[in-house]
Amino acid sequence: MSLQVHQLTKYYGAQKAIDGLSFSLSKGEIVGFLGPNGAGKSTTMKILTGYLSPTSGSAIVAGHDLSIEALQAKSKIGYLPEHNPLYLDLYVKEFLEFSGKLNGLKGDLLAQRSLQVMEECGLLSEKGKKIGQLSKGYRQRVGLAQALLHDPEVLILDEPTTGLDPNQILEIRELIRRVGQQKTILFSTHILQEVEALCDRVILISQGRLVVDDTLDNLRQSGQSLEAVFASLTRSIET
Ligand SMILES: Nc1ncnc2c1ncn2[C@@H]1O[C@H](COP(=O)(O)OP(=O)(O)OP(=O)(O)O)[C@@H](O)[C@H]1O
Repeated sequence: MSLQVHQLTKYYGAQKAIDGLSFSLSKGEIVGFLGPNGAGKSTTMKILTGYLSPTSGSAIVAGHDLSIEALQAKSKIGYLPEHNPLYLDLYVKEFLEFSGKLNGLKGDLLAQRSLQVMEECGLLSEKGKKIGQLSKGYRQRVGLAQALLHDPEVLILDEPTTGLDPNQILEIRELIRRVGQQKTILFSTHILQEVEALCDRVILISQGRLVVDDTLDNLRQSGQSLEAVFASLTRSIET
């Protein structure tokens, strides 16, 4: 297993954001992480990437428990946050080298990895530009390149196509599909067609609880569209 989540719970003060969430991802899977606004997707993703600590429960990344072997676990995970924090005044190459150093890369390996991810993410033509001069689609590519830099086993992508135009969405989707041939990916989105285009499996949460963990094929066998399944399962929980 690349990722195992067991009974994860998170409170913000008195507010329960995640409630006993358990699921796992096998190596090489691309899994869509769905749920209505406020369901707890970003919170879960922040915990899985070590940005937040859970109130209780555990997360194991590539065999390393995040609460016990945090550094090893984090070295196996790449993260594209919902609001991709980029330094607009840095050149693409400069930013990647800066991010790489934060991840412990240096010297020839850093230079080599920076070049590799720029190539993988279609950024070579933009490497001489400052991030502030790039389109949103290219900024997302920079975010993905940063997430891939240390060659992690697992990628966590929080709404990677939000705010992009239809062409950029297709390009980023294609990039995720390509990268997904080598990685385990958990990505959140509100675009259900995106899930159908990229995933075999869906994890759906509502009010911090797991509602569905199933393959798209099984869900389709109910004869309903993914939209209808999503609406019926999340509305019945919320009412
Ligand atoms: N820093 C915080 N302090 C207090 N409450 C928070 C904080 N961050 C999130 N929450 C609350 O926790 C719950 C889960 O939020 P979260 O952002 O994880 O949901 P989400 O599924 O990612 O939503 P969206 O689809 O809108 O991005 C919400 O009720 C939210 O208001």
